[in-house]
Amino acid sequence: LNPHRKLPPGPPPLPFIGNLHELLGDLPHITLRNLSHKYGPLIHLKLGQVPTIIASSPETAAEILKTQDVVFCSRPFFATTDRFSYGGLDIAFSPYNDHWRRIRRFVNAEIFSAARVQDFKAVREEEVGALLKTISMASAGGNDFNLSTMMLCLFNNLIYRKVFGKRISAVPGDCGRSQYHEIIMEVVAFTSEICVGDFFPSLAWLDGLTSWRGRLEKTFRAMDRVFEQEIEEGMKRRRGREEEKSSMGEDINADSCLLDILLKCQEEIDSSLGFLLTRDMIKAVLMDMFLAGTDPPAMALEWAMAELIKNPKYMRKAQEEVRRVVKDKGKVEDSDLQYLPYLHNVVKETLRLHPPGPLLLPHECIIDTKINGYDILTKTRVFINAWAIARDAKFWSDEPEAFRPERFEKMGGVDFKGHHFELMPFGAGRRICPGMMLGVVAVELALANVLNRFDWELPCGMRCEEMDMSEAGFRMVSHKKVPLTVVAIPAVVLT
Ligand code: HEM
Repeated sequence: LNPHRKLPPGPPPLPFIGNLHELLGDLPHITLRNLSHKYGPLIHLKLGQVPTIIASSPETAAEILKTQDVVFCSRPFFATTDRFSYGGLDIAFSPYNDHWRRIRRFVNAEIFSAARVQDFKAVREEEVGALLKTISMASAGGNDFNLSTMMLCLFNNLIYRKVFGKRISAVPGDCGRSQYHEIIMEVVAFTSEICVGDFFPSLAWLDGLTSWRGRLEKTFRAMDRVFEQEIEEGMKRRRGREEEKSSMGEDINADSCLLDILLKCQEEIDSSLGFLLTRDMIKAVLMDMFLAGTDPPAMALEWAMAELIKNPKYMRKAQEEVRRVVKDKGKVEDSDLQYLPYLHNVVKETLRLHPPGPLLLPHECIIDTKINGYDILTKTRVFINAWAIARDAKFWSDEPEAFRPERFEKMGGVDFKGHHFELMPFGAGRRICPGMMLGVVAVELALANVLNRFDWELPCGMRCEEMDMSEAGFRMVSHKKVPLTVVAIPAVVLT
């Protein structure tokens, strides 16, 4: 090691554990924000044996995600995400390499493009309709119910349809749970688990001595079995359609789900990918859709509703806007969203205060480099504290901790698309979330519809000031500690 290297500032490490003890207690993004107040916008920690930097200002984030994006756009190795990504064959946890570049280009075009998001319109509207029906049934007789679970079910159904072309909930038109919800949620929860080897690579063998590896394998296998079953069915379906096509001249890709598109690339050497997909690559991409595509938008919707219920003034304003646009149509459609600027600001403000990934996903530095004169070594882990940056009074001067959608009316188009480093709930640069548009449209559509159709109250005369808005303990995606239990009253929609 070069004795002249100059690392970013940070608290002094203890022998062996380094700075791991600093992260005990509060949520990591809160602890790291507090450390940045003391040591500055770029700090260095030794977490176990692993050098780690944390960026907590728009300027340092821009240096990492824009100026030196190519240097910092890899992902570190974690045992759990390595298993769930079939050894890094996916998009989200793959290191930066040729495989990632090709597959990311492919999914950008085939799954996440504006045209594909538009194609998904009918499914989105149908599933939001199922959510409304489920809420109506649950609230009959003035009962309270757990809205958080229903929102998660909505996104599980949406992603299941996007991926496999069918619903996951057993009952048609219902947004209730099925056995797969439990498996998906177990997998999602497992990605937040850490093991000894993640911080002490030389001691990774210790993980084999605990029950952890067995639990990981069991959870992975359960999801893998679902994929195997769906792939077999998908292949049968394709064969059936091929036969139909040859007899009727039908386009076999019409209304393809993601699985169909991937299976086509498994079979044809001249697929748009430019290489053949293996079965593990297919399963890794499917896994990403569930890991990245269900929890974050569901959490965004949950926090948006929680903030609006807590702030009745903004709830009324959003409802008035939606009801004015929808009039007596009864439901909000995709095409109405462009006329709902206040609702859009509600979603932006929610993502500012409650980014589902407060520290984004971890990045990794691929060559030695410098930031602000400090040395950053190859394989340093990198976290961007998007949560802290979006609450920093230096930029968000007007009550940064308060929920105020109006603030965006005076902010000259600051948005979350990866150009404004003060607000980046989807990240920025090469690794920016490819599902941003798909997620935001679904969140806005669901939110607009539940605001239009129902008025909302808290159960048992609870006052909005009494709502618990705290976050659950450490998870990759920020959850509300107390699920949102509410009463929905069918609204008399004024025309
Ligand atoms: C409100 C909704 C969502 C939020 C807030 C969100 C947020 C994020 C964030 C913070 C990242 C990491 C960016 C980084 O590392 O710098 C990410 C990555 C990713 N997201 Fe999303 N996401 C959302 C919805 C979705 C949806 C609906 C999908 C897919 C159906 C999706 C798929 C992905 C994938 C595949 C990646 C990995 C990208 C890569 O590493 O190249 N996301 N997302």
